[in-house]
Amino acid sequence: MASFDDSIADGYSAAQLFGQGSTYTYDDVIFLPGHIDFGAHEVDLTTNLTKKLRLSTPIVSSPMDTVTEAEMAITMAMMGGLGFLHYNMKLEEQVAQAQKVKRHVPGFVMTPTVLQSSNTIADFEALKASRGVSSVCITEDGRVGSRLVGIVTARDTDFVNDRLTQLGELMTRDVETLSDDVSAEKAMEALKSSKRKSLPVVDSNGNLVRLASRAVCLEEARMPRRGAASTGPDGRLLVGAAVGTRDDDRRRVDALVAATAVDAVILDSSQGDSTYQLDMLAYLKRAHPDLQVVCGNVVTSGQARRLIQGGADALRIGMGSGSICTTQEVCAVGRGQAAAVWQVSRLAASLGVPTIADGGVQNSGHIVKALALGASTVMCGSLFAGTSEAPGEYFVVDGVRVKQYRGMGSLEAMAKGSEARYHSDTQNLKIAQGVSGTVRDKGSIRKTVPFLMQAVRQGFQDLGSRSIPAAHAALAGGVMRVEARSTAAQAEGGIHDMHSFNKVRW
Ligand SMILES: NC(=O)C1=CN([C@@H]2O[C@H](COP(=O)(O)OP(=O)(O)OC[C@H]3O[C@@H](n4cnc5c(N)ncnc54)[C@H](O)[C@@H]3O)[C@@H](O)[C@H]2O)C=CC1
Ligand SMILES: O=c1[nH]c(=O)c2[nH+]cn([C@@H]3O[C@H](COP(=O)(O)O)[C@@H](O)[C@H]3O)c2[nH]1
Ligand SMILES: [K+]
Repeated sequence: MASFDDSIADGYSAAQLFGQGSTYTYDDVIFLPGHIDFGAHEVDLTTNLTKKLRLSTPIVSSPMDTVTEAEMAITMAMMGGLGFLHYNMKLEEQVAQAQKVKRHVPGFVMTPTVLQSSNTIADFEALKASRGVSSVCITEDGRVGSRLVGIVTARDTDFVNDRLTQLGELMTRDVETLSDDVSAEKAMEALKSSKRKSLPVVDSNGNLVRLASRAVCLEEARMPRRGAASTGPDGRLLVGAAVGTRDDDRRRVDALVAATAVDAVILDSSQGDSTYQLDMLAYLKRAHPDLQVVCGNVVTSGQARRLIQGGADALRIGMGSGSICTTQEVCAVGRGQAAAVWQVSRLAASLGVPTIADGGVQNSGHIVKALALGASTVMCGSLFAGTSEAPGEYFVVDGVRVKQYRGMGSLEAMAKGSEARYHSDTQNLKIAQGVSGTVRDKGSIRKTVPFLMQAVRQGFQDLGSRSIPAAHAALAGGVMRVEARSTAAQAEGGIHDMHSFNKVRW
């Protein structure tokens, strides 16, 4: 029997792989398995988004106008991740969106359907048809926040022939309510014992503040298990916002901070290593020392070092890797995302700064690779575009239900609001660095995120890493082994030689 030559190791360390002159992205790289001595359910995905912010789920949504507004940010935080609001909107709108996230109380309907006593049965029926509600709260001025005077359900209106009858004549005035310190659990118990479909929550002055709803509770109970919600010390959901590096953007952050509406800001740029960003960072650290500032984007250790020295609390990595990005094609600058994540995270880790792998994430395997290569979280645009929480309405193209998804550097997105960022000082020649199109209806992220995270846990189990820091240590110590995949190996790793198949992910 020939003796085994130990000097030929399995695979390579990351330093060996990435030090060879090629730039690699996620699909080029494959990890070799480690040893399993724990269950996938034991994998702990808790991580740092920034120096000070911790998340139970290592995934955040991108600040793009077809991805993250309040509804996405609320749901991301409830899943244990976080959403960054885009800034293709006026300062006041961005503050209002952030406040909406901050006011959200999980487990309740925050904007219940409301009418006034003077509205008619016809108004109620129009709302039933358009919003699918079965009851409405009646308040003094027809808005949430004013005094609750009654409630109307179909049972009150079914047998009344005159559709112009005012709701004030029919409504139930003696309404069973909950006080505004009620927890979601207590509200659920109250719904069970009262057998009602919903119970209004009122403040000490009797003003309507939100609604406890049986449908919301049942939906919560049906959704897959998820990480602990991302909340601050005051119990409110965590949220971030993107801003630019112009003078106006200083006022934008001042307003967001004055409204205590955000926990972190992203300085949103394709090339973060600029005096513009360093000046903005210096201003923010001076004016708002408690605010967490994410800088970027970067793909090299040199860019990263300058921003960390300037005080960055996290770095966002990726240039041209996004699904809608044309930066590498237009500007010839960028880097393969796996190489960028590894090199920037290596430098950032040595200085105690977490990193966000941004762009190019198409599946759970890419998330495992980004985290194992050194990132603390991943940022996704395409993966969350087309979900029910993404902004915009669904429409049908060639029989397929889709939503719009577009790059923030696409001509359309620039036309909407980001023009100021693209004007060169002397000319106004706009160059697109992104495209605009559609993506399929992907359902709710309340399902996608827990399933993705379960797949990531299984990936970590295969690697033999119980946590993100453990994977980082194994990579840095050369214990975690990697190889580049040839084109044939990539084809082999995908589905092949099938006549037909149905790819159901979960
Ligand atoms: N991650 C990626 O690969 C890419 C992302 N994008 C996204 O597109 C959007 C726009 O990105 P960018 O064009 O990089 O935005 P940007 O705002 O950083 O840059 C736009 C232009 O304004 C200039 N500029 C910025 N601050 C300035 C100041 N204070 N004074 C004078 N000039 C200033 C920049 O140098 C640049 O020429 C962002 O949402 C970004 O995330 C765009 C391209 C690539
Ligand atoms: O070159 C670009 N032109 C653009 O117009 C553009 N818009 C967004 N981004 C970046 O892409 C990321 C989202 O990428 P994914 O869809 O792959 O998740 C985002 O998080 C951004 O980093 C852009 N890059
Ligand atoms: K791209």
